[in-house]
Amino acid sequence: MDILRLATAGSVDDGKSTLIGRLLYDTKSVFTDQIESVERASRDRGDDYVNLALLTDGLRAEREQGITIDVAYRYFATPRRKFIVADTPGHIQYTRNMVTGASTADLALILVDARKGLLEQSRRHAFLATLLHVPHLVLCVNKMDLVGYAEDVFEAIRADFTQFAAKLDIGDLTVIPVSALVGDNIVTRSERMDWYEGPSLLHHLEHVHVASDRNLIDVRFPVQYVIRPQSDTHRDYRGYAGQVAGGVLRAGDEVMVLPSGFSTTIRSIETADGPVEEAFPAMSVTIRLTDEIDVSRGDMICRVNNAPTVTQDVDAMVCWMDDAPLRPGQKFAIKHTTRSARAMVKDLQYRLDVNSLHRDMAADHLGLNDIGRIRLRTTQPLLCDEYKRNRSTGGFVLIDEATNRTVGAGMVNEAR
Ligand SMILES: Nc1nc2c(ncn2[C@@H]2O[C@H](COP(=O)(O)OP(=O)(O)OP(=O)(O)O)[C@@H](O)[C@H]2O)c(=O)[nH]1
Repeated sequence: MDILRLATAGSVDDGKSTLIGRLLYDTKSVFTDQIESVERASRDRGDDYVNLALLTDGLRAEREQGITIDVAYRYFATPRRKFIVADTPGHIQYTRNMVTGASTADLALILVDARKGLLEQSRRHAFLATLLHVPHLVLCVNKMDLVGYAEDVFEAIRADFTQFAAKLDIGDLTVIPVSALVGDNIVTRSERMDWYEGPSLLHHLEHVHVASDRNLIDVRFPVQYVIRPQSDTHRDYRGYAGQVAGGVLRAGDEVMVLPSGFSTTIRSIETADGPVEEAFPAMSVTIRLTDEIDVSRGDMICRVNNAPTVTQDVDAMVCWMDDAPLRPGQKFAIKHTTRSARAMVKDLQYRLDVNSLHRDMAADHLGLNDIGRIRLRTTQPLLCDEYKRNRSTGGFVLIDEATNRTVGAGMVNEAR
């Protein structure tokens, strides 16, 4: 079945947990015992309604603290689609969690409180979603019940957002007035907002077209494992396992292996369920080649006339995720597709103010949650594409070698 990955974002108390709880509840994706325990917990807290946020804030510690603290994944399904929701918290210091949640999302759902309008956070989230090239963006103007379901309140927020969005490169934007608590325009269209003519949130999520968002043109297959069984019966077997990062691969296709540059043809494509005719993103397959050429982990199979850039110089946007700042001259481990290398920060070109989109060219470091443009020099060539062309082969992470922590998430701007 078709899967939609969505990432939610909003400021604290805009109602993300309630909205997700509502989706789970109304699509009957929760078990009766969970509902009963939420009803009990709501009564214990003195709430006079079923507190749907409790459903979402699954962890007891979170409930007690009252704020969501990490990316949590929720699953629900309707007869049309399966949904995986990355629920990211609204606190300002959690930009890195939003980056983590949204980097693989098909759709970003940004919530604003109708009473408060667009806050700095909403702009930041919209900007991050565009930076991460999330193909679809939905702005939910929540708590419409608290503004009397007024059209002008909604229209003002929509106009404000559309104006900001014009500065960004947003592929597809949908704005929906909702009340997560009451359930207006979440699963069914609300009768209390007859001025609104668009779809309910769930209808939009079920129908938004995502199949063509993946890059089906540039064949990219980063080799993750070389399979060579040692037993006598399989002595000649050699397969290359990995996940398709772009394009469509078929048996018989002429391909090239990078960085060696040797070309050959695909003999067969195998999966855990047997051989297949073709493989496309994000299938995990084993590819067998006609000729015995030397292929190792970290190599890339592509088409002869359509190769990624092989480079040790990378120009990228990076979202900094560590308390210790990034400064030019520092060295990190870099992970890019199935390749690992070391990288030195050659320079910091600018720090980006995510609210004004102003570029600070004088910046000498990036602090926690800052976003900036950097140049890296790697010890091994990377086989990369521009992030906007391919999120898999254009994305990387930087790791502090001393602590083994992921300190930055990068997106290749230009690979030369
Ligand atoms: N009246 C009204 N209240 C709402 C609505 N949606 C959420 N709320 C209330 O707003 C408060 C915050 O909602 P949450 O869902 O916990 O907010 P959140 O954005 O998930 O907050 P964090 O997870 O802590 O970041 C709760 O008291 C909700 O009951 C709505 O549509 N109408």
